[in-house]
Amino acid sequence: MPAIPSHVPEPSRTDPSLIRNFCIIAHIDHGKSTLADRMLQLTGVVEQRQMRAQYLDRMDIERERGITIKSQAVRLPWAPTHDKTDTHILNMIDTPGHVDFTYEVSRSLAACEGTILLVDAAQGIEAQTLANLYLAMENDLTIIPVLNKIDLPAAQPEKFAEELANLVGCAPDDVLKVSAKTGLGVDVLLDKVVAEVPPPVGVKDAPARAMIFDSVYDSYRGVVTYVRVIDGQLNKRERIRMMSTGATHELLEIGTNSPEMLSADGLGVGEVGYLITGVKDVRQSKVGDTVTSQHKGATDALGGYKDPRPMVFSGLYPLDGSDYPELREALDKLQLNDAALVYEPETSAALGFGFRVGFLGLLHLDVIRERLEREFGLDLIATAPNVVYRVIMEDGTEHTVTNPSEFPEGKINEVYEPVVRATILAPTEFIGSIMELCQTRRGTLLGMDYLSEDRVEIRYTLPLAEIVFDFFDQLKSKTRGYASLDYEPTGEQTSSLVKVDILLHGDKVDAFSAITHKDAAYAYGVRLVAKLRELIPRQAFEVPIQAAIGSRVIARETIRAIRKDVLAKCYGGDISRKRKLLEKQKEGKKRMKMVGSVEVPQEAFIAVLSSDDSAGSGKGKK
Ligand SMILES: Nc1nc2c(ncn2[C@@H]2O[C@H](COP(=O)(O)OP(=O)(O)OP(=O)(O)O)[C@@H](O)[C@H]2O)c(=O)[nH]1
Repeated sequence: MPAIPSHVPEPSRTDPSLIRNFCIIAHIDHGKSTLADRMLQLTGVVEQRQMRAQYLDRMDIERERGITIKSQAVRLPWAPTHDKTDTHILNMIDTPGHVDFTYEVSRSLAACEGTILLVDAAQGIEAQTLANLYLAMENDLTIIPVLNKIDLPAAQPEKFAEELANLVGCAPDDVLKVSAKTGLGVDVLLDKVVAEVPPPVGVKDAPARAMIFDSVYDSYRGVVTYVRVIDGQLNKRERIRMMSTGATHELLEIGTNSPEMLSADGLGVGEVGYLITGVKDVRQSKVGDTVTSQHKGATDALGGYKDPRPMVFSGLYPLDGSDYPELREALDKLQLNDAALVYEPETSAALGFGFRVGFLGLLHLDVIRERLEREFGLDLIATAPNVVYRVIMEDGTEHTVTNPSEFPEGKINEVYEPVVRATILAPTEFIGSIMELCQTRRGTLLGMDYLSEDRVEIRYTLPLAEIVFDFFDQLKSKTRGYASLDYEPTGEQTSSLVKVDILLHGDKVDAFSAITHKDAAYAYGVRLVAKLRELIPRQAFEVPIQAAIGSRVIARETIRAIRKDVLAKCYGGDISRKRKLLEKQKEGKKRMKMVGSVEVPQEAFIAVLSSDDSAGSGKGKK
């Protein structure tokens, strides 16, 4: 059981002046989870003995309950070391670390008054350090700069303290130096949180308003919603209303996490905790929404609520067509816990029945695909990810294209594609190769800043479609792994885009259609056609493989005819061996798909659609 000291004030009765709501932001692997663990330990909410086994324990519970309890929000009692009587309540709110989930990060930040900006003392500032810092600044948070891992021999605390100080605008001496691993300096850091993060301000007697900053599905309890109360109070058993949809629910349970759930009578101004209403679908309890009381509720919702918008689409098809109902069921299940996942049925002449699925970004795509394969045992073909295009025809009609094969034919006036603002951090020696890469990906240089003598920040506008494919891998290989990348969507631009179709024996293969820039169309066509020629076995007749824009063929290869005689090698008359070979051939045929009159092995689809040509790298933005 959590060791909650008896003098810790009861939830909902905590004086807001004793509350501090904060989060930790960091680049991946800079030590956020380790620091959080140390804080749990130091504040006594997790005992020393449990701590050692905690990582595994957590995994078990997570698996059992299908819920990530990796501390969406943890309530930590802390009496500053100089004043043991005044126990404060620190609410540590976890932020999803990835740009795909920027909107959710920004909601978590909006639930805090301050943030710890954690930087690895051996690595220095990275792209996500910056991205998260900017989000924190937009939310007007008090920023506490901290260098972690000072126990490492490779740490350069002086150098990076200066870099960090320049970035946030403080003196290098104000940068705290800690080791999350050994615990060194973590108590000083908690004191600093109490001293520097402002207490929450809200109107106690106003109608209740609480902001949802996270919402997870628990197979036992239904949706668990994490909120921060801004004004008023939410009480157990009252009816509450979700302000974006107007839906009302009974508040079955309300409480705090320390880190286990601890039910309470209610939550008051500035408090952070969880709600359970028995709903089964996270879309009924959306991140960013405002919760109020049904009776005498608030009329104005808190800061803008936004529906998540999918940025990247991919077709998901079961390898074995009979798995289609299972795929639908699996997607339904995943959607219970993922308000951003959208999908609709789709049919492909080449791949059969499947779904067109929309994702927030590449990482999201990778996570979902992996979960479908691992947790639901499905074998899938995923078509190359593509972005959403807006096509305006000469007659003024507009099409939204989420699947290249639906790109309209006819007279097109303009095509719009989404663009992102990318930030790349790297040692200065790589400036040349980074710029070269960005130029070939149709990038426009926005600016460049030196963070220190040997590190530079380069900003580009890039079409999203250009980073969906292997951009991050290229960047890493051109910078020997030293560059980090972050990006955010910034709108759209018109571009000269065309659809390239692939034809097998004169028949279009919809799964291979792609939208590319006019100048890249030829290269795409040549590459795909050559690859298919390697992958498709010879058939009984000659098979031309063509790449075409409209009716204009831009590349062609031919697979010569052959009659495959599997018995050719069996000179003797061993009939049973012959039979075996014929059966084997029949087996092989089952794994072929007929595309028009051509037999294409499954492997060809997989090889062309996944492997090196498609993104496949959720690592995308580390
Ligand atoms: N030597 C040393 N290693 C540390 C310290 N803090 C964290 N680490 C190690 O750094 C690695 C990354 O730490 P995490 O806490 O998982 O980092 P994170 O930022 O939470 O990473 P993600 O959850 O993957 O974003 C782990 O191997 C930690 O053991 C530290 O103070 N000193």
